Amino acid sequence: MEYSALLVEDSMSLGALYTEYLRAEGINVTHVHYGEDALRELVKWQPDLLILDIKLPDISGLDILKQVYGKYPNISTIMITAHGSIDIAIDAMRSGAFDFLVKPFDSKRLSITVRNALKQKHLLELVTQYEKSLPKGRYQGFIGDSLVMQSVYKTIDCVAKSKASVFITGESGTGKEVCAQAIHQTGNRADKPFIALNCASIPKELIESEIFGHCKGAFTGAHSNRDGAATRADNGTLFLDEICEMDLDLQSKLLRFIQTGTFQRVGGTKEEHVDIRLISATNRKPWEEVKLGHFREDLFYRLHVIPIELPPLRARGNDVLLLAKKILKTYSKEEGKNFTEFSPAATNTLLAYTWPGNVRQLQNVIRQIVVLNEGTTVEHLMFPHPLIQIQSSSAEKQYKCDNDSLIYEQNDTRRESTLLLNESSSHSIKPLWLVEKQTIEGAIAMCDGNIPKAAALLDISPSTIYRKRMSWEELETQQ
Ligand SMILES: Nc1ncnc2c1ncn2[C@@H]1O[C@H](COP(=O)(O)OP(=O)(O)OP(=O)(O)O)[C@@H](O)[C@H]1O
Repeated sequence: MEYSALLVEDSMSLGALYTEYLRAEGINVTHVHYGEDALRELVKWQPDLLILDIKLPDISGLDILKQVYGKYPNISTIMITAHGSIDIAIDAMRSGAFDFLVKPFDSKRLSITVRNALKQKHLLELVTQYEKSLPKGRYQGFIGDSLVMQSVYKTIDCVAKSKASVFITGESGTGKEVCAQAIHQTGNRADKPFIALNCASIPKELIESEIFGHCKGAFTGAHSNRDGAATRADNGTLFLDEICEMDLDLQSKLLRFIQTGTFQRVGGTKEEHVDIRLISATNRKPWEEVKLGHFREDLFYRLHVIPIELPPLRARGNDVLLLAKKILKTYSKEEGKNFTEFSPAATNTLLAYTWPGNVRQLQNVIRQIVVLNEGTTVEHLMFPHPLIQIQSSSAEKQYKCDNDSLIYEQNDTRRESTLLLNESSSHSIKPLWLVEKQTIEGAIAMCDGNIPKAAALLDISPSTIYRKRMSWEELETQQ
């Protein structure tokens, strides 16, 4: 590939000499004597290299550099300086120059600098190309364009068409089910069923029948034959969430099923065969569970063929803002509210908080804000308890927090809302899990106890409701 250079050097003889050096490197050179000429050329075309004398008769090389760096970031600039102006050359590097050459220099010195500049340019182009080849802010139900999530999308693309078992790990609420669905949707089983089963939410004595089905009379209450998830997922995908919660007995049956593709229904004798793609997930550390003897090692290796680790929300940089905006828009519409944006202080809060409950917690927090407040802009003071303690820089410490209330210090414009919060804090600010529980139980009651229907309206899976009910019981016994 032939590279091009624009050489800006007012001395006729030096210009001719450098041109010769550069041509010997196979570079196509255009030589101009004035800064104005250089700027005119740059409007017409952009070279790979700009070789720029700092001292020019009309404009300073530094000023040209500043304009070029802002407008044409792909141009690599090398400054030429006289011996006494090395400090200026160092300034130039701070302003974006790649390197500088001190006059007088020979062809070897120029050659090393030029080759290094071209090598770096080539690498930057490769990185840009790679970044462009990655899917962007939205991908199969995921929102987020952080590099860590791009690499998750890339892995999903690679594994989707294969039948290899995928094992998804990640903290609660990081989107493991979204990931399993994305694999299913991207693969060639997309038009076949996707069946998800949460191993933690189903009582131990029922889970075998939930996976493999049962025959009439197999146990009390088995009034008729029933297909299990394995049969319903035939030709499609079976997603076993919270797999580490499965008891050891059933783990051996699952292992046999994975090895042979065959199973027997509970109470049955006939071998049945299905063709499924298996995806499992856990928010535990699976290898720790193996070491503790809670999870069979042979099953671990069968399931853990392709691991995908979902990063926690706090490790996804600005993804939290993309997600928050989308969620705010959706919930505002659902609740008939007018919220459209987050204030700068609220934005800082979103970025500063650690989100232990990840995307699900973000959804709950925004739901709470939208339901309890009015307006178009979400302010820092609208956040619930743990978040409001974050002293965001934009909020400029206008308030201080103790455990029970917010005490207002200055700022009249915030006084009203702060006082409102102050007044109501002991009455209406409740732990997030309790607010969530009331919302979910309320929805179930409105749906006459129909959990799948309530789950659909709440936009969560029924298994999430079962799992949450168990965790509430634990929390209530701790109270
Ligand atoms: N990157 C994302 N973009 C958009 N929505 C997301 C993303 N990640 C998660 N969600 C949403 O967050 C909620 C929780 O996601 P999901 O149930 O997949 O998490 P999980 O890791 O399986 O949680 P758990 O371990 O508690 O079962 C869902 O409503 C899901 O749609």
